[in-house]
Amino acid sequence: MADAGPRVLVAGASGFAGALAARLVERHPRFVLGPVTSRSDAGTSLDVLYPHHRVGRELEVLDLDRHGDVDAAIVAYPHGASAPVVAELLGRGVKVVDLSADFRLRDLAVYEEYYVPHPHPELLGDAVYGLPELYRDALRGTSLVAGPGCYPTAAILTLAPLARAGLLDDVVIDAKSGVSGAGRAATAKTHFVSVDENVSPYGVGTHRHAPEIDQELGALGAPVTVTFTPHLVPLDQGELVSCYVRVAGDAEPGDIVALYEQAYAGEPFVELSSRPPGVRDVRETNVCRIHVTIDPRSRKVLAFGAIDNLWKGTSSQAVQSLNLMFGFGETEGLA
Ligand SMILES: NC(=O)C1=CN([C@@H]2O[C@H](COP(=O)(O)OP(=O)(O)OC[C@H]3O[C@@H](n4cnc5c(N)ncnc54)[C@H](OP(=O)(O)O)[C@@H]3O)[C@@H](O)[C@H]2O)C=CC1
Ligand SMILES: CC(=O)N[C@@H](CCC(=O)OP(=O)(O)O)C(=O)O
Repeated sequence: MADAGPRVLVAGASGFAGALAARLVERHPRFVLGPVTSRSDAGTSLDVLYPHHRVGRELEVLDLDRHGDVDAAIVAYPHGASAPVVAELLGRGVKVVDLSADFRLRDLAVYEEYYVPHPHPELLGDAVYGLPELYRDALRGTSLVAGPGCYPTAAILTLAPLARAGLLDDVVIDAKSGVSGAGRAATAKTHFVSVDENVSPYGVGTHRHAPEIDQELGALGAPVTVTFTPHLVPLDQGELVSCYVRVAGDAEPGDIVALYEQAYAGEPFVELSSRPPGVRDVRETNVCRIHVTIDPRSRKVLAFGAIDNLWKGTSSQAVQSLNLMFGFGETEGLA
């Protein structure tokens, strides 16, 4: 916990992602937690909403004339609601990490096909995709970070070495997420009775994370169109992607493992595992744990990646980006 240092506003701190971001900033050795905001829970302490985070700070309604005098902001609003406040913060010289999808897709037409009319398309070109393992240098110099989606974080890290080597031919991503990925408000699909003792696919053929994954894997190598099917599983936190990839040529398991070892050597938050990971292996960490092998029968590459959707999938990854934006050690506050 720092006494002096860049002050960080957390907007949308009553939500799952914003509350965790507030906790991570509050415990950070360099940043100072600034205002934490919410509309419906204003006047309530974060400690009441999320006792396990142990952040005794009262939520306030965002008023940039009172709260805008900060060095940075993490904006944890839903897509569409985020862009206007991000634009205003940038105009005041505040560095922003936006957790929504508003600045992730570089192609406006793709954003508007999957989301809503974009409130600030002129800012799309300014944003850096907040996956430090791919964009470390660009993150150091930017004022606007687009926090990746949780499924894209896991899928892109799990497939990036193959994409960069030009090996992706046909890609199937079977993904599973805990329910916190859907945010704090329960719906008919996410309340206990629907989720408990159940596993169900959703967004089949239509999920908005598919074009985000295509965009980032395509930027590393040849254009790709992945088949992506998420499933909701009865967990609170945790996400696993199981990827089945037909690769060009005839690779051996040792070659593929060597490719991953080379790609992720020295990465503080990517662990390669000799066994398939489970979500508990990475619970409440900023780590993506990956296992890769070749199916001896089909000759497909099988690659598995596990993250905690609220941590590496959102809030701790946002702090990793903030560290880079301010020139701090990338692992500070996250070890
Ligand atoms: N949960 C996850 O695993 C991940 C989430 N994200 C993204 O992070 C963002 C936050 O997600 P999450 O915390 O799960 O969502 P929640 O629904 O839990 O929280 C949303 C927050 O935004 C506020 N909010 C809601 N609507 C508006 C609005 N129209 N204008 C301003 N504030 C609003 C809410 O408080 P109030 O309504 O009281 O103001 C609340 O603080 C989203 O964009 C989400 O897509 C990204 C990756 C993973
Ligand atoms: C379990 C669940 O519902 N997960 C969310 C993804 C969470 C995430 O990364 O959301 P954004 O792209 O909206 O930021 C979903 O599938 O819509």
